[in-house]
Amino acid sequence: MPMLSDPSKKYKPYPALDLPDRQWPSRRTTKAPIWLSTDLRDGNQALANPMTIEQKTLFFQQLVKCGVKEIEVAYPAASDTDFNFVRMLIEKNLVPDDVWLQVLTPAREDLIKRTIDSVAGAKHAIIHMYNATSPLFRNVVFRNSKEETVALAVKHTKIIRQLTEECSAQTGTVFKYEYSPETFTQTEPDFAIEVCEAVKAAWGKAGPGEDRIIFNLPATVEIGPCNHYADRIEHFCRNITEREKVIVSLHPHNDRGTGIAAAECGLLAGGDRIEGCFFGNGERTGNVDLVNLALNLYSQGIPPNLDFSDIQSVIEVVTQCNDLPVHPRHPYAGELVFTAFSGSHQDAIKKGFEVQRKQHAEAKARGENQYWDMPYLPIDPADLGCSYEAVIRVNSQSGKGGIAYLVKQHLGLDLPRKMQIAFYQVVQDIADREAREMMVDDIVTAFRKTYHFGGPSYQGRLVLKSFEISSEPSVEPDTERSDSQDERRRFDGTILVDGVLRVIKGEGNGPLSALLDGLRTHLDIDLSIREYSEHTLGEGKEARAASYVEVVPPGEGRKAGWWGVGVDSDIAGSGLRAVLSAVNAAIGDRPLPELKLLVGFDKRSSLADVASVVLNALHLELPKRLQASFFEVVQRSVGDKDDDVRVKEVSYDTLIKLFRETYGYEVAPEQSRVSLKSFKMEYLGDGSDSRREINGEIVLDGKVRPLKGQGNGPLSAVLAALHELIEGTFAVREYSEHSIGEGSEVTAASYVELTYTRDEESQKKSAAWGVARDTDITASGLKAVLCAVSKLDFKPRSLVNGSA
Ligand SMILES: CC(=O)SCCNC(=O)CCNC(=O)[C@H](O)C(C)(C)COP(=O)(O)OP(=O)(O)OC[C@H]1O[C@@H](n2cnc3c(N)ncnc32)[C@H](O)[C@@H]1OP(=O)(O)O
Ligand SMILES: CC(C)C(=O)C(=O)O
Repeated sequence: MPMLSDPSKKYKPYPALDLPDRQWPSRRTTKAPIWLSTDLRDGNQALANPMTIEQKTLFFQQLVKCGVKEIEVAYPAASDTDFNFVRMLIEKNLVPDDVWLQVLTPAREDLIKRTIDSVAGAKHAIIHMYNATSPLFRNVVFRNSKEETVALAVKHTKIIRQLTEECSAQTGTVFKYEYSPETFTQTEPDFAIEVCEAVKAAWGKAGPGEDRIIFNLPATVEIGPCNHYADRIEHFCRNITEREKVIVSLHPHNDRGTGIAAAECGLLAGGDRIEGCFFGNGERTGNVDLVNLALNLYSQGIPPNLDFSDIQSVIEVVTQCNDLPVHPRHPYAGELVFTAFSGSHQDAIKKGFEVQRKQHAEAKARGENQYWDMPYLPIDPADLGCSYEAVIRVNSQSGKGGIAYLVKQHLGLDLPRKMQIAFYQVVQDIADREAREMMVDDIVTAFRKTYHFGGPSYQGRLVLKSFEISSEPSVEPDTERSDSQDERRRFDGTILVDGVLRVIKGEGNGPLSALLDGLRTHLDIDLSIREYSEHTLGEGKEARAASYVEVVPPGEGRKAGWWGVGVDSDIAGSGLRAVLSAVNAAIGDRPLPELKLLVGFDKRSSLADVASVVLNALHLELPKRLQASFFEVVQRSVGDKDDDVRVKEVSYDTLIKLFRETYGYEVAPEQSRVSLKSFKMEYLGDGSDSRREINGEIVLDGKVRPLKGQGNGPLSAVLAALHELIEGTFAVREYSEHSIGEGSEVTAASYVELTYTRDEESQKKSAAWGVARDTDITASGLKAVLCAVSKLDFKPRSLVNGSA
């Protein structure tokens, strides 16, 4: 049958109450009501499969945990399960002393008796009796007159009074009485009051405070809007006598979807107590949702006296016991209620968090309240034990703000606005292409891939391995600013380029432009910086710097450049990494010039290229002066061999052979004038100074000679020992070392430049470099010294009686 064009022929409007001087609309709620959970009764009776005793027990314990103090646990006359559950709670002592068990009974003597039997021995119990009072029920269900309806309620109230008194005398149970004129909202207002007055009189014991009788006024079926319910409640509260002896309880159902509104307006109208179910389970469209009501109060700064700090575990228990889901859009509890997919919501939330963080810090410093004031989020998800992770989720409706928020949440990176726009485009493309929600992991992975950020799996073609930034005064001092001398920065570093280590050198006004200069010179990558920003990441000792860079080809009015990000404990390091991140994006898969050694007069590979070859072949990171020294050696060797050739390609093998020969690196001991045979290095004194003594043997010009000397450290000790064997003076001009490899494979490489003054009178000095490697760092240093000595034209002291 289709819907009617004139529904007034079938449906009557709700009977409105004429209450022109109603007060409730201008009142405000300032405190929480008494809560009664009827999950285990009204909720349970609405389930296809009512709960088992185990489920009821679990649910009961959860209600107690949340702080509910009055719990309607059963309709004991309905089934053995209900009756036995109540007995079990009492006999197993599962009811905390401050919790009241409530049980429901119709106005039928046999069922009342069983109901009271069920709670005998409980510390506190509320007997709740109901009979429907509306004309429809009087006429159709009970076929009763008004008088008979009143008589039914009065008679059974008296029975309850008598039986509860007997039970109290026997078991000590303290009872309260609750009466419900069922179908209250459809009952004539004055008749509902008449029945309740008669019940109060029949009960005869209503008093103030703890002795109040509870009149529960149900919207058994929600037939009108919330103002209808509120008017009915205000009318009842104003007209019931001895109001101070009455708790007015509200029991809204949700047939029109306005159960929450009815309950809230009913509270304004005078209600003291609310009966409902968690997440709104209950007959038909459900009972009013207590979680929703409580959190509405909470969001107004009113303590609800219910605790949902771990709302997820409450949801789990309730859904498991009811075998019904909580809708994803359910207020406060649904999985999507703290989630924004749309761009403008995300943008506002992101900005809200940023501003609020600052405002809270300021308010905290002033000792003031830190108010929650957040676009689109009425309460803080964290208060319910929900993380912020789900607050922003990304699909094709999302904007840059939301994506930037997730990057901030998960990587701690506060992207500059233009970079947000750039990355948004990346994510949008994926979301559009794949037509699906982008999960946090998708976004984080896309970010890492795009900016080559976050470890070896995401590394780009260019990877910073090591660097040194040095300053030197500018050759052209800034004449405008004569008070300050400009400083130029030099970048000396090692960069892995397509898997090959390259030594890169460059100069600029700052570290980043020096790096870009190096990339231009060595790799033919011509880019400059258009935008740069940085911030700290973390606090205290753990603090690191995050840098963001946009690079563009020079001189081009290109709209969008390439962005990069870098994080490092060192601010220069983070900037350099950011530049390489952007450069990686800019070069894409364009081929880069290979490392080729062209040495000669016209076109020459640089000193850095030569150092790169040594680094790749031998893992030696030559100190800068040694790089220069070896480069000269290489140039000389090309010239020496073939003066006609102006530019010559030198093979890597030739170059490495030349290096080994020049510095005696890893050559057989018999090919050196001096080599180490054995040694022992000992600390002298009490260990508070670094003085050492070396004892050992060397082979000097083919003869084994004792090595014995003392010094402030291992090197000066060995030099002292050498001075006993060789005429003249050795001194260390430069020394450095570094490790090669990792873990148990690690070895030490040492570099020494020695000067030698053979003849003190002429003061003629010569110098030589020695390079060595050993698993022991002291041995590697000593060997480097002996390598350097071997290269010098020294004169051994003559042997006297077989010793020096
Ligand atoms: C709005 C509410 O939620 S009210 C609570 C509703 N909850 C339940 O009904 C769940 C538990 N109920 C039950 O298990 C059963 O209905 C029982 C055990 C209470 C009673 O079962 P039965 O004796 O078989 O009766 P039945 O279920 O058919 O109830 C209808 C009878 O009770 C009467 N009745 C209904 N409500 C009441 C009441 N509040 N007080 C007195 N009698 C009542 C009806 O007039 C009818 O009487 P009739 O048989 O003389 O015509
Ligand atoms: C028993 C009463 C209070 C009831 O559940 C209702 O009217 O909805």
